[in-house]
Amino acid sequence: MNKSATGVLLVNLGTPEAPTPGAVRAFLRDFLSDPRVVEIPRLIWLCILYGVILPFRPRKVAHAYASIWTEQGSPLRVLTESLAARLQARLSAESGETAPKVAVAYTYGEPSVAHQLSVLREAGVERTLVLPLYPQYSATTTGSVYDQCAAVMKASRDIPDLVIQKHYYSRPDYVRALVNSIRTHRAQHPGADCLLFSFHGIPRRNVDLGDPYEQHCLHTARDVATILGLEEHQWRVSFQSRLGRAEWLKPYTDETLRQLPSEGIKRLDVICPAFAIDCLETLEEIDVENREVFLESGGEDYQYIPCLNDSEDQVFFLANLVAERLG
Ligand SMILES: C=CC1=C(C)c2cc3[nH]c(cc4nc(cc5[nH]c(cc1n2)c(C)c5CCC(=O)O)C(CCC(=O)O)=C4C)c(C)c3C=C
Ligand SMILES: [Fe+2]
Ligand SMILES: [Fe+2]
Repeated sequence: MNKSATGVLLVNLGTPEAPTPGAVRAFLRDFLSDPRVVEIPRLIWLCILYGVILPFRPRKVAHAYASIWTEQGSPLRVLTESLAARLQARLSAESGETAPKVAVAYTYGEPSVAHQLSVLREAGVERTLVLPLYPQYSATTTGSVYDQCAAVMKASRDIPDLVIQKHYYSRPDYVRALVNSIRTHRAQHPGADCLLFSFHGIPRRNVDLGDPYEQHCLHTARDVATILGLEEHQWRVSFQSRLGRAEWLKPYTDETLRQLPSEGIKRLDVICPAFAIDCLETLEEIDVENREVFLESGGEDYQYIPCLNDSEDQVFFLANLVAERLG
């Protein structure tokens, strides 16, 4: 392995090892046991998790994963690794031997943040940019990445030199990448009445307690709409993927999709800017389940615009970000 003084650790959420109930159960146990993800009192939550969610949800969710699984594995893992390879290729083309070494870790599952930081260190990396693939900050996602870096620090005598990217929701080059992707899509599929920005939801209470996620989402959507020159009635924001009975950020995506056709919006484009990489929540929930909701409610045309994934534009702005943060 080449010695390299700097590194980039792309961190994504994680995904089951296989589209089976057992593997999904293991993933959900790890993920939903994180107090950053679910903040309700511990004892009550553990009863719900072990008594209601883990016995029943994995079977249903495994079926959904099976419908999007590829020969290479879970789309989230395949596309995250492809993005890392393309980012590495770009950085190496720019800087040769001295380019930062790019690695991938997952908050839940393998390889972990701790493991990859030790791999980078063994490869001679002295300074690492930890880059959670969440454009909008939330304690439920990016907060956990910080926790895992802090745990590595706490367990180290010679602590690693880490730079952590808190968010990138308002970077002009990220916004521009979304705009380009929408324009490219619309050139091939013109005629939508409206563009729906569907962000992953979080509980309303988290925002009331100070999580800036909602504000970041609204900021991204407005920036994109402004550059596209959309009028107010030509774009909407909604929040998807809620779990449980508590109130989450509103309006909910599924309710919005039921409502839009009655307002005369029959042709819709949908984009999910909270996801850097396509995954279960976009490929199945948005592109399959929610498509049905819209079409069954009187909608006529529903176009899902993919995440930035391993596109040139995503690689371009991540390379800019790396250059800025690592110098
Ligand atoms: C229970 C609370 C959850 C919060 C809060 C939450 C926030 C959140 N999640 C993402 C990104 C992803 N979530 C994904 C799947 C997923 N999310 C939850 C729950 C919460 N997410 C569950 C239970 C699941 C698993 C699937 C299911 O059981 O429905 C994924 C996809 C993983 C994949 O393998 O494809 C991503 C990515 C964000 C960005 C976010 C808050 C900002
Ligand atoms: Fe989630
Ligand atoms: Fe979902």
